Amino acid sequence: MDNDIAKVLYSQEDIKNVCQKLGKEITKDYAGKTPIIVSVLKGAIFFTTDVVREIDLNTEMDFIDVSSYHGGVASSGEVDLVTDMGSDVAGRDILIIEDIVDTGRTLKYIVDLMMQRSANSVKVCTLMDKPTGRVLKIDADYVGFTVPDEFVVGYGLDYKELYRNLPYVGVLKPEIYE
Ligand SMILES: O=P(O)(O)OC[C@H]1O[C@H](OP(=O)(O)OP(=O)(O)O)[C@H](O)[C@@H]1O
Ligand SMILES: Nc1nc2[nH]cnc2c(=O)[nH]1
Repeated sequence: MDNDIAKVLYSQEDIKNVCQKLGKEITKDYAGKTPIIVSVLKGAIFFTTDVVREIDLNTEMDFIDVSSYHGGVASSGEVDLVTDMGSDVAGRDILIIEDIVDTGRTLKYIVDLMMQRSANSVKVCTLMDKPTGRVLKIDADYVGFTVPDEFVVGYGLDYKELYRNLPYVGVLKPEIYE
C-alpha cells in the first residue's frame, strides 16, 4: 500500500497532535453541555474515534452514512443518504465530525438536515479543510489541517474504497489513477 503513495502530507504524529488540540478546544467550548457527536461515515471513522477520546465531557455518539464521490476523485454533485442516524436531534447540541470539507456539499446537506430536525446548535469539526475546492459557502468551526488542492487518501479517506486503513494522510502516485 505504502508503495502507491507519492508523498505523506500528515503523519500519525501530526494527526495525534491535532486531535489533542481540537479535543481541548471542544472540551472548553462545550463545558456543561452533553453534545451528540455525529460522525460522517465512512471517511471520518478513524478521526472520530481519535478525537472523541480527547474530549473530556459527557458526549453521546451517533453515525450518519452519506456518499457523493462513490470511490472517485470528483463529487457527483448529489449527496446520497446511505444510512441515517438514530438519535433524536431536537433541542440537542450537535457536533458533526468530518474527515474533509471540499466542495462543502456533504457538510451543507448534513447541517441542513440537523437544522430541519430542530437541533439547538450545530457545529462542525473537520480533520481537513480544502478551501480551494469549495462550491458552497460553508465552513467548519474546528479545522485540523488546511490542505492543498490535491486528492488525499488514508486515515479513513479512500480512492475506489482502498487506502482508508493507511495510518497517515497522503497523495497517491499519478499512475494509480485510472
Ligand atoms: O465537501 P465534499 O466535496 O462534499 O466532500 C467531502 C466528503 O467527501 C467524502 O465522502 P465520500 O462521498 O467519498 O464518502 P465516504 O466518506 O463514504 O468515502 C468525505 O468523506 C466527505 O464526507
Ligand atoms: N479520498 C478523498 N475524498 C474526498 N472527498 C472530498 N475531497 C476528498 C479528497 O481529497 N480525498
